[in-house]
Amino acid sequence: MQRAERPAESAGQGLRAALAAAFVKLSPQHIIKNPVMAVVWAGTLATGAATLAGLASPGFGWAVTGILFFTVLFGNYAEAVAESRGRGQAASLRRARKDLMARRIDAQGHEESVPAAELRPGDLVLVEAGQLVPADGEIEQGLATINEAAVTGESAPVLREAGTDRSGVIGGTQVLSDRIVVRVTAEPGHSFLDRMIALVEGSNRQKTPNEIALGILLMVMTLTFAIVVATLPFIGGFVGVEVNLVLLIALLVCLIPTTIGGLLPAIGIAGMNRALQANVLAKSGKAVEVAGDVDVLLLDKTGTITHGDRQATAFHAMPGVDGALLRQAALLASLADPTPEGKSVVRLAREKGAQEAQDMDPQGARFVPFSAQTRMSGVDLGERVIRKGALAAIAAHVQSLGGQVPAEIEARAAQVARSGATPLVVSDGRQALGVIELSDVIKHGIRERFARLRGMGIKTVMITGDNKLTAAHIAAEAGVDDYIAEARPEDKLARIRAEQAEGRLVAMVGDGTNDAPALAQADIGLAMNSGTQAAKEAGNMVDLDSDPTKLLAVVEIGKQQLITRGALTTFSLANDVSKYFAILPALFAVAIPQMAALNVMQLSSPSSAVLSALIFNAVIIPLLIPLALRGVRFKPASATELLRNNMLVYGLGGLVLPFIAIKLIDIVLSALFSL
Ligand SMILES: Nc1ncnc2c1ncn2[C@@H]1O[C@H](COP(=O)(O)OP(=O)(O)OP(=O)(O)O)[C@@H](O)[C@H]1O
Ligand SMILES: [K+]
Ligand SMILES: [Mg+2]
Repeated sequence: MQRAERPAESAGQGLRAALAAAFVKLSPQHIIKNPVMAVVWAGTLATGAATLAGLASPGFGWAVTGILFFTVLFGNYAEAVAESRGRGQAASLRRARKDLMARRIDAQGHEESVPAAELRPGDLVLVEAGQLVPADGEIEQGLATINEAAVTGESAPVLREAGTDRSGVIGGTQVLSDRIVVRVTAEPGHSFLDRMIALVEGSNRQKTPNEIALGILLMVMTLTFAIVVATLPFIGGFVGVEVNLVLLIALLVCLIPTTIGGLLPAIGIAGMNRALQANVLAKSGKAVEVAGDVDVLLLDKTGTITHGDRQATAFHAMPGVDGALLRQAALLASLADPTPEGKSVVRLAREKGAQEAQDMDPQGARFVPFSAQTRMSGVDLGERVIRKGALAAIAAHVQSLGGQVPAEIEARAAQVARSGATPLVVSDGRQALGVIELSDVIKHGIRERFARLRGMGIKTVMITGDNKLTAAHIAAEAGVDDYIAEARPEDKLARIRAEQAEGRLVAMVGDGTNDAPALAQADIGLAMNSGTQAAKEAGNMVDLDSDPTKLLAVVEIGKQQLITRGALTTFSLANDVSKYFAILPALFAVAIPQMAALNVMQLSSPSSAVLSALIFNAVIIPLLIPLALRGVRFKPASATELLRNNMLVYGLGGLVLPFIAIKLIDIVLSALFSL
């Protein structure tokens, strides 16, 4: 499948804009949101003032001031770069949101041309091949192929059809064939695209609980170090050493967690962007991150594990029942059934020679639509009651009319089900006539994906309205861990609640209106973009590609975000410890010669030591921006394993790297400036 590139700004343009944004973010209202950086910014101003007041030599004072300023700027820049990526995507989305004219149809069926901005939920609009869909909605009549590239970046046409779980259309997408009547579902200004734009621009980015907790921890650490450093002059007073203000601020900045403080916002934004690159629209960053901790995944069968295009492939008439009679009844029961199942029954019955009966009077016919509750559909022709549906449903129905489903039918239905197909039993009055075989195909590669989920410790549960035997067959073939059959929508909801009550985090993938309650209840509700509006509203993520196994990608992105934040935090804190040992001997070396014993790094001079540590402290932020944006490399593994590896790499690396880097910077500085 060809993925049409979403137009984005050129890289150079984006980086220049990010640099400008980094300066704008120096404003007090913005910087205060990042307490660690706010302290560095205040320190910058203080060292500047101290140098002006002659408290430090101008060369050293201004050098420290300059380095501190760049530290703040680099932190802002990291956030701005992450944001600018989203902005490029927002710009291309905005191009898709055009001022369109809509062909609105009134109650009398008259058509009038109105601006799309005037459309209200409930309005009916006509869209024909070549035209753009003027607003978000659901197809009320007809079916069409649609090009959604403007929204999804995916240029392959998709089929959308009234009365199915694939009836949703998005404003701004183009109808390629046929003609549809769409019922508008979105208020002007609150369309799918509007919300996407707001999200990627980060205007309503909410911090995730983990991010908030870490933010508080960093703030407390900063405060603690500030208090410790503030007491140093008094301690110095006791031992007769005067500690310089500029040096104190330099020490403070080295100690407080500036690296993670500067990169934290970028990590959060990057997670959202990565989700969007995977064509998943998360309603919040929290949703993405929670996905990293999912324990159980519920999926429905039809359309999720299988292609969902269940086709009638055979009629099995009961002994003593004429095959033509069965096909005739099946045809009548399906004529007004808009589901893919219903249509395929009509097609197969006609292929096999069934015709609408002469005695069929459309006036006297009352069609009974399929529902997931009743699990059957059919038609009442005067006194004649024809139904087709799940075996259990038809058995109950026939029994209520005083009949009995014969054992042969049960056996045949079981046989069909054991092969993985879905049996529909057809009844005319109190007599069961036979079985329709509906075949569906399991999606390619789904087994491997479930295996991968299992590798990450996630349990998969298939939950289907279909019968036990079919469910068991498909479950085994697809490789899910568990399944629930004959589930009604409320059963899906109950299962999610039960899992949650046991303290598990539950993800649900679905597309139908009857999945909506479950999607809303689940911690992660991933709705298919092709699905109904209700499903999309209820979930907290929408997959633009309508690929149920996309949850795998979402889980990986969430895990990666958690791991990246953890790794960079570890690295940052380990770094600060090392910087402390580099800079502390320098502070007291002159006054207390014994401190020289601590001067393991043998830096060329106290000022060079301080400047080297500060320079390292500043440049490590931009150096880590690519890692913060891309995320730490991630392989499916258990949480403890990942933790151990990261502690080793980022903890140990964070401890060792500063000693080497600061020593190198010191050598260069002393050579250049003979410090
Ligand atoms: N158009 C229809 N007319 C009559 N019966 C149907 C029709 N479509 C499905 N059924 C029967 O109702 C059952 C339940 O259908 P439902 O759509 O709720 O679940 P499902 O599609 O089988 O599974 P899933 O929940 O995984 O999508 C089906 O297994 C089938 O026996
Ligand atoms: K620091
Ligand atoms: Mg279904």
